[in-house]
Amino acid sequence: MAGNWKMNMDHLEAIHLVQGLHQELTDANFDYTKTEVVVIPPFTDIRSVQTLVEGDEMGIKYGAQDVSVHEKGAYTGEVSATMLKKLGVSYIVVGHSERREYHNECDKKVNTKARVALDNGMTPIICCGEGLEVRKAGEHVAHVLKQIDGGLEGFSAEEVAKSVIAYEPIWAIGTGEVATPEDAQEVCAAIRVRIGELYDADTAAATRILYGGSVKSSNVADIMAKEDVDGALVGGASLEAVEFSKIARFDA
Ligand SMILES: O=C[C@H](O)COP(=O)(O)O
Repeated sequence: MAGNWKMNMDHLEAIHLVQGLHQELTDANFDYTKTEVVVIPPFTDIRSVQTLVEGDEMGIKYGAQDVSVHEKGAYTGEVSATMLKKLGVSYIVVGHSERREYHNECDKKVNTKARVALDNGMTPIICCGEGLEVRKAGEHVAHVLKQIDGGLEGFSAEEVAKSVIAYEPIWAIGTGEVATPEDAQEVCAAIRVRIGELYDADTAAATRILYGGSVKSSNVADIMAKEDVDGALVGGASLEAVEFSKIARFDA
């Protein structure tokens, strides 16, 4: 269960939120061996989150929302994978629809960023998803599979099995409009089948596939009940400790 904070929460608010989340999960005797809980704050919060999580030996993991394709050097405004690794980051979101839309990130760039994450010992959360027009035209599965083919290009089976895929229909992001559990299952299953075709059945089974798009505590259980949905990438509802802890305890 990953909470993508997007451009919300300064570092002081981040400390408050992570402490609150930890408290809620501890009170509920949360089993981190069963469900991984990941917070994905803005870059400016990561050092504070690291200090807190490591200092209090919390079971919570944390990630970054983006990474540079460059190793180091004159790239003003960029943050490298080695910098993130040094901060104990476990996951890096790549190819979020907001990066694709506002920063013109194409499948090739998403693929390079996922490669950079893997090469530096972190797990990419590779996002894919269709807009409303594509969905209305009934081309959503083909659209997403093209993103998957491009995003995974050049990866070994072992690297794919280590990666996370997040299916996020753009029309359901931040809109309150949730894809039905059946919609989520249809595309997540198609992604798994494609990984099986590109690699093998074991790799397809091992790859974690998340659904994202207006996930809340009230709808998470139905979504998680679907066979090919292994978790959720949560935006707005991850900004509140009680709500996100309920989402993480979807089966409680
Ligand atoms: O990365 C998270 C997704 O974009 C979903 O955001 P949302 O839960 O606010 O719809």
